[in-house]
Amino acid sequence: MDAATSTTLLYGALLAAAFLYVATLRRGLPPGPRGLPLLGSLLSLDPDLHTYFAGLADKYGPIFSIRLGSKLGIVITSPALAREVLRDNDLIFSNRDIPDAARSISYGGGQNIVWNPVGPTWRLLRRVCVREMLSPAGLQNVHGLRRREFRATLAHLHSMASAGKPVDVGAQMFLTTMNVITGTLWGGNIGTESERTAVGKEFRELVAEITEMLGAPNVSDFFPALAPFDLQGIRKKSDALKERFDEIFGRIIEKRVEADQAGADTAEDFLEYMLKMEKEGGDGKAAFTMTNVKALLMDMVVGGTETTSNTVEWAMAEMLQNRRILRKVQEELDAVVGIDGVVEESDLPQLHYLQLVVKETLRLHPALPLMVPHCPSEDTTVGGHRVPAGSRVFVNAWAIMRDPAAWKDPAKFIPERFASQASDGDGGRKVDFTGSELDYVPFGSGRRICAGIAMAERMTAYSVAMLLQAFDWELPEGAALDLTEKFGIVMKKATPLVAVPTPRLSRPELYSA
Ligand code: HEM
Repeated sequence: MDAATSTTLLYGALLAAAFLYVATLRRGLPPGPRGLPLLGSLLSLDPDLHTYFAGLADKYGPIFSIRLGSKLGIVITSPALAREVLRDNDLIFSNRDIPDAARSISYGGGQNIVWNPVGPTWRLLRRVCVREMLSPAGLQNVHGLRRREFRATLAHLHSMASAGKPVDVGAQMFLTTMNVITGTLWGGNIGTESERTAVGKEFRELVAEITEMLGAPNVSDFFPALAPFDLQGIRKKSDALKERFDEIFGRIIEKRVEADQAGADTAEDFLEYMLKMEKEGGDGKAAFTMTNVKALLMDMVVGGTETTSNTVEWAMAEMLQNRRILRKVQEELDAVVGIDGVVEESDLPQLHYLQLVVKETLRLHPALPLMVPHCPSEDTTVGGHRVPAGSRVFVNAWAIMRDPAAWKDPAKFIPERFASQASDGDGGRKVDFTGSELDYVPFGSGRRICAGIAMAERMTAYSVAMLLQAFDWELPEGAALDLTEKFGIVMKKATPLVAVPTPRLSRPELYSA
């Protein structure tokens, strides 16, 4: 055999081995686009991942695989398979594959709730938050704070209305939510009202930058070997954002520690509880450090603000598009509260139709359309297909909640579909936020379900109630309503909702903070 023939044979054998290797790796995987060698489907990736994945699910089925660089993605788009992942194999799928952009802001990954693998630390952190701050009882303790913040928003909106000025609804509700969350976290510790507002504004920019960064495609995630080179500069940006947060948190904590040491009569808020816990060092199974304190503050601020305020913005946008629904909410408010007083949080249980509007908003516009991706800790079978350990599993909540097999007229905004005597839509579907019905999962399901449901539920309903009881809303002259979505780990409206309020309460004094 001459040299040329043996070289050709050698290359042929190597190529065959490579094909065999790839075929072995793919064996048993869910179907999916083949993609290019090395790059996989990266070049055809659409920035609106939720609709792009929904399109691929139409082609390949309710479970498909997609290679993105060296990462394997598995996408779930049916309630039955979501149940297999989030309930039947809950423990295996309860881990996270931390994106490079999240490492810094989660203080290294193992320090907060969202990006922590399941284990003693995650359990302790979740318990601390859910029991002390986010439980119905914990929330009840600070209802006065929410009332104060909502009254301040009401007064501000009234001043905008009196001046005939349009309001950026999402921005305004972000500030309200932020003030409520930070107030719940560390009370009035940061000083004057204007200092509070300044911190709120700064946080809004930071949170928007973080959620945008987490939703953006990152070469470091597709090719982890390249992560140290940070080719898009995302890690650098993430480090800088974390520094800015860290500086604010550090300042607030330092002030509190000093006040505690001076024997001042400090508030019994969540920060105080965490500092006590930090002194004790944990629960015996996991440590609780000052880094955990800051990482939890970050979780609450990043996880709780945009999610809630975007939901309020979507609800208002849908109702401005469907005036009949808006009027029905106002009629209910008028019947329960009237216009001679201001709606209170305690009125919410009687505002049944409003609750349906919130449910329908979360069905059509889930704040986290692909949830937070899950990551199996071992090889598992889902829907008869192999799902390898370490793959990134996306549950497409957005597509599941618009599945025509589960929902009648799925793209239409019909709150009545959830009413007990409904004739429209789904004729009285009963759903709640616990994730027990896998075709309604705005907060996820299983072990990793959202930690802040009780707060989210109250805040969205209270916000919509206040906006509609106290004001009528119109689009500015000549403006058109645009309901286009913009994908991100937290989904936004592509164009902010800007609308002009007109007071509808009986007396101007009712708007005073
Ligand atoms: C309308 C508002 C909200 C929606 C739609 C929402 C939705 C979600 C979803 C879908 C997840 C991921 C579930 C999964 O990975 O399976 C999640 C996780 C989480 N949410 Fe929310 N959320 C909202 C508000 C809040 C609020 C107000 C807080 C706290 C102040 C919060 C704190 C968290 C935390 C800490 C996690 C991580 C849980 C874990 O990994 O164990 N969320 N949320």
